[in-house]
Amino acid sequence: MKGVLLVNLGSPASTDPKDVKSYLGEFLMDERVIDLPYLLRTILVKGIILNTRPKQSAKAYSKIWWDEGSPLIVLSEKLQDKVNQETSVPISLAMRYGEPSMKNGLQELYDQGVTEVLLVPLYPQFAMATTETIIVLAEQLRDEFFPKIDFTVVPPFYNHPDYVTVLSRSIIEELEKIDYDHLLFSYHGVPERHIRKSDITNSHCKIDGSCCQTPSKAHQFCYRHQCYETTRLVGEKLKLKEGTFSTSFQSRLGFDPWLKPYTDRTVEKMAQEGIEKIAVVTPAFVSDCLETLEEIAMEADEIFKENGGTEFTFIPCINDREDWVKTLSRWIDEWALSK
Ligand SMILES: C=CC1=C(C)c2cc3[nH]c(cc4nc(cc5[nH]c(cc1n2)c(C)c5CCC(=O)O)C(CCC(=O)O)=C4C)c(C)c3C=C
Ligand SMILES: [Fe+2]
Repeated sequence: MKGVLLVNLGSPASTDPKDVKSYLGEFLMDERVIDLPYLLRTILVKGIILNTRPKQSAKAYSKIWWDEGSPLIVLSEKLQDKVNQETSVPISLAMRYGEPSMKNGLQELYDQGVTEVLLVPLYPQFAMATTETIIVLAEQLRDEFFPKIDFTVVPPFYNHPDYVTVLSRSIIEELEKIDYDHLLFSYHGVPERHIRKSDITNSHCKIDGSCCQTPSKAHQFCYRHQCYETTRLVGEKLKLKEGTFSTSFQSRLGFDPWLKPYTDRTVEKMAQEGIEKIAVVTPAFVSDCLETLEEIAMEADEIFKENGGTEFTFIPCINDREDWVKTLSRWIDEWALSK
């Protein structure tokens, strides 16, 4: 029997700094997120980051937390419920870190007789800190606990016409309500090193911009290329004028170089250069979360206005939009009917 495991990133159990600390501990000790040798990673995460960051992050989470819980989890549950109503295949939801865990999600499916699982990482673009770590954990869990389960993985859908259509619609619906000068596509950042590590050719990636435009099999695993492609395809679909939209990367952590341009500096510069009205969309995220509701809708808005900008519009993620639910359900049904 076939079943589906939707997997998102995860959130702390509550905004209590203790829960935030335990969530960040699991998340940041993942070798595909902070990719340092174990000893160094332990010193950095447990010796430094976990002593200061949980308090600061807990404050940020408190600003966006809903009565029902973490926006990311609540929105993922809504998506799961709606997809469940559209398809007859059993659908479980799991988080890569925290609860509901991937092990429980697989157990839930297995208890219903499922042995063929469609694994759906809820990330449009591939990154070793997101898609890859989900696949690796799924395989570890299979080897250890569910030897009868076979996986099919939904590939990154950054350029899938159905996804581009849904994302474009979600953007145009907001743009039609406002007057704006510039549309910024802000993606979660990753350290540049991650991009080089994922280069399967070991020679293509230059992080200088030009490589992402030159066709290469490296692009199958290149987060930067895939982000720029999503922007380009939406720009094409919405017939956006050259110069009225651009791409940036947010949420950097630590001192090593992350993908540039950085969103906070971009927003600041745009305001200083006289751009008065901007709209920001965050296509690395399927569900709204701390990084969209706090870092963009609150912090970036503040930076923009402090530097002379007048209107800042945050465009919500595709969340549980009906056309996204229908698209995901169709992908699932097509897989369920195959073979
Ligand atoms: C080295 C650190 C990090 C990498 C690499 C990274 C990549 C990455 N993350 C997401 C999606 C999300 N990240 C979120 C929160 C978050 N991310 C990091 C660090 C890295 N992310 C931290 C420390 C945090 C916690 C919050 C904080 O303290 O600032 C979230 C939000 C979760 C929520 O509960 O709302 C998401 C979603 C992607 C897509 C990505 C690589 C492409
Ligand atoms: Fe992150």
